[in-house]
Amino acid sequence: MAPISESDDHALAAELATAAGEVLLGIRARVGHADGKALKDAGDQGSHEFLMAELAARRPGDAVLSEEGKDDPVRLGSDRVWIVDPLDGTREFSEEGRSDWAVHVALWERGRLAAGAVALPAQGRTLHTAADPAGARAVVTTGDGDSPLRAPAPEPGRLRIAVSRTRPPQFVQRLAELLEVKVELVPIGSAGAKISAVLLGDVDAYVHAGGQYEWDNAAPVAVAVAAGAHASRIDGAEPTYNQTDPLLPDILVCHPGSAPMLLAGIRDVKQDLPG
Ligand SMILES: Nc1ncnc2c1ncn2[C@@H]1O[C@H](COP(=O)(O)O)[C@@H](OP(=O)(O)O)[C@H]1O
Ligand SMILES: [Mg+2]
Repeated sequence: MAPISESDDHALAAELATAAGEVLLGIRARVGHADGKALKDAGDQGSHEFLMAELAARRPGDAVLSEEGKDDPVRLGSDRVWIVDPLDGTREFSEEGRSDWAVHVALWERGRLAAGAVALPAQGRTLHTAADPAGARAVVTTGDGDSPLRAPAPEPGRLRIAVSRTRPPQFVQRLAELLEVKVELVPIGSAGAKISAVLLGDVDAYVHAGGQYEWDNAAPVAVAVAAGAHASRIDGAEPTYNQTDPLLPDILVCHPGSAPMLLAGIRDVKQDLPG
């Protein structure tokens, strides 16, 4: 990646997420898959330490909220907070051959997400926000360069919904039956990999409920919004970040044209079945 201007937070997010991904690929190659726990721990820690050191050097005045760090309350009085998940999809990272794991780097600034990057190291690409006169745009960077990223519309009559492999929402099967389109549930690891799959057109929506934290969805939501996607809580509310309690348990990302149908369907199934 080209050297960046010190003031370009979009480029810094992309650079750091991509570089942390390279750290993780190195750890995966060195530690191997024989001891899954050792690999997960090495990945979480190695990527966290890399990102903390880089952010301290490159943005010394900013606060950081990392899944792997001790939560420092100083972030609650800070204008700028980097919200990072050094390794999202830790389980999938430890499984040989899987590419559904990610590095998330987001910047929250005075009440809103200002930049974000989701690196998919085993897929060789990073989805990220980029500076634009009309606000942020979204870009996917690969070894071949940059391409613009816009959330595609689903094919009429069908909807592929990405869900957690291990903790799908309780209501999602009922939702699939209730919607008046042909629904396919697609289990994928990592919130970042699932939201990237929506933006790349591999699936049409991501529905999650039952538990998640700000670091799991801040960077993917920043990219999704810049790519023109709908991103909200499952009741339609805007997700808010840098809260005292970083629990952010549910999220919906899809093409804006699918949002009314999905929000209405979720509302209907949740009346019968909480969770
Ligand atoms: N019910 C739940 N409670 C807490 N965290 C959850 C959760 N369901 C998913 N997550 C977190 O959301 C991320 C994506 O999950 P999944 O792959 O199941 O979709 C994972 O992050 P980590 O891998 O960083 O721990 C996972 O821990
Ligand atoms: Mg995570």
